[in-house]
Amino acid sequence: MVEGVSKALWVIVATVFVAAAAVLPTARGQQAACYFVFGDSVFDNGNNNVLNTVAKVNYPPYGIDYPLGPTGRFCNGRNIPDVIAELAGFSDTIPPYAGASATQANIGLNYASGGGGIREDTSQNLGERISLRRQINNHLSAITTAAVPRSKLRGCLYTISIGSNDYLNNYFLQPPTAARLAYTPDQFAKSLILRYRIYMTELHVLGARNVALFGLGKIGCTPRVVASLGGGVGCAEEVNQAVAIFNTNLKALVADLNNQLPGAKFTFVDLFSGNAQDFAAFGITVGDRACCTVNPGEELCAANQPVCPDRTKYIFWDNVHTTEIINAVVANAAFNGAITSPYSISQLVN
Ligand SMILES: CCCC(=O)Oc1ccc([N+](=O)[O-])cc1
Repeated sequence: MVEGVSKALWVIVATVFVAAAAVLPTARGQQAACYFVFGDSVFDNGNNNVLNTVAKVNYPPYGIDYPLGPTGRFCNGRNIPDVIAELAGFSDTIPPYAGASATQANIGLNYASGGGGIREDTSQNLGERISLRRQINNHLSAITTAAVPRSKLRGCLYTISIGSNDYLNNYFLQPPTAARLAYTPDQFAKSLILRYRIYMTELHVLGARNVALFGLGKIGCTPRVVASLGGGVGCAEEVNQAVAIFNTNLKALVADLNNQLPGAKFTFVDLFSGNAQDFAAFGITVGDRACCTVNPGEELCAANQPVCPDRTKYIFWDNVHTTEIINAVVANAAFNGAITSPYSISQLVN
């Protein structure tokens, strides 16, 4: 699954957690002082419900396997931060910033927004969204209002998954965007990382020390991109190659931040190196189509339409987002270190 990590290790990690299909509660209690989540739809758990956007999913069949039903998670069940919160011993999921009480900043908040990007102009085509810039502003506002001490914030966990939309809903959009016309893939990746560096430095000033930056997956293999740019079969290699450049630069940024920012423990989470075959051994065999019904040319599930009976066999829930079973495997592998470098998330919370 991962460069430098034996496939056997990945297989063991994944087997344990796929077999369990759920995360066992930790006996150790809450392992970090608080937990803050930033990102796009992969991490969003309801912030977009109150926005004027097509990127909102607070309707069935989203949440079909989640105890509270459709909450705004872009998934059938739990997303990656839900599973990480469980693994880190939090008794509850981290609530969305939208609608949360001020005191919740003492425990943790989720600022992620479907369609959100590193660039401000990303996902204009979708409507309202909260960029990474605005998510950090919201964090400043939340911790200031709740008067959370910097000393406490230094003991918290931060996870960030952002950048997919800068490719999906910007660089590879048709007709070509200003960014596409201005930059080669290499220049575009570097321009994104330049902004990412500024935002991470700001987050460090706000107390963040233990930060996991999720790299981008092979978005050229998502059903949406295969249909639009990949000729309907296989993967869109042009997209995967562009994303790979972003990941290489993000990994280098993590190393730089660890060298330059006092007390910083940043880690890179590799979502790219694996492939669909790695999951087949666990019965997750369907990787070329969505589990839910998606109308032609769209990416999200059609409301109240049929879904596949066995969600545990599918990689993709809709045409862009993964199923709960994949989220659980990824979260466990990130927590245990099978897909992270240089720290596992468990090392960030201890
Ligand atoms: C990995 C994708 C991150 C994300 O925010 O993806 C989205 C892509 C498209 C839509 N939409 O069309 O509504 C929403 C989210």
